[in-house]
Amino acid sequence: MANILEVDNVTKTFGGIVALQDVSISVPERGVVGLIGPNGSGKTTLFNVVSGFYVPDKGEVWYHNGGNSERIDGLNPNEVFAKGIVRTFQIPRLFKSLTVLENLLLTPFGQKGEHPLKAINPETWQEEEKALAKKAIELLNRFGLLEYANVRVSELSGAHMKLIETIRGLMTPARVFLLDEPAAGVEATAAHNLFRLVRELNANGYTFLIVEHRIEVMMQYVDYVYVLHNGQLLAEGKPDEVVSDKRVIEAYLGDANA
Ligand SMILES: Nc1ncnc2c1ncn2[C@@H]1O[C@H](COP(=O)(O)OP(=O)(O)OP(=O)(O)O)[C@@H](O)[C@H]1O
Repeated sequence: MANILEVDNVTKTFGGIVALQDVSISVPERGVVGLIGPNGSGKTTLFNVVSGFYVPDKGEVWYHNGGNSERIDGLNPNEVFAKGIVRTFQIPRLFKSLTVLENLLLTPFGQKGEHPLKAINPETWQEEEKALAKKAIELLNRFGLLEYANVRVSELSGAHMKLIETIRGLMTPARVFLLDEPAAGVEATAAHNLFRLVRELNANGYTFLIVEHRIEVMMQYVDYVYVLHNGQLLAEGKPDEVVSDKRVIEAYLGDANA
């Protein structure tokens, strides 16, 4: 399968800290790719580079969408999002005073109701709003969170906020999802449900790049894994190859002993 996303030799520094050094990774179209590494290894920085939150010091990011290849490093986050690449955050960025359903309905871009001329005709946006509400209800149901639809986000547990953050990403019309630790703090059954849904969406044509510390869960669902360590690519391969790679084990042990 051709690559939909390519990170080529990206370097990103913060003052004296080299967060990423000459990192290259590829995500195949309709792939489910994992990105792991000990704390501080550069995973979030890489997500920030791909999603337009950081401009790399060196290197390029390419998005091959259908027959169209374009360089996306240097675009701002809204521009990257508009191209169909969405990222979720390690710490959920939800509107805490709004309900779960309100948060989900606010997410997708380009809704007809947002356009002043189209908003004049309520029928157009009411129909769209109904379709979005249906999608939100379906997703909440899938995660067993339907009972929270009308609960304010500020009243949710951290684990539920985490799941709502992921569902919010899935509400968008994006084709490529960058999920930052979607299973952090989420109990095992819900974490497996989440990854099963990822595989189901993937079977319907969606691509995923996922950062996750819950390696034991994620490894059962990804096709390929990249391992970062101290800002550099340490290893890559199929999940079973990567988990038995001595360098990877040592990097994690080093982190645990730190
Ligand atoms: N905005 C920033 N300013 C200064 N240093 C930063 C910034 N963002 C990241 N860093 C540094 O870059 C390195 C990589 O951090 P990054 O957050 O990308 O790692 P990570 O693998 O996502 O870690 P974790 O698993 O703990 O989330 C770390 O040393 C971190 O302190």
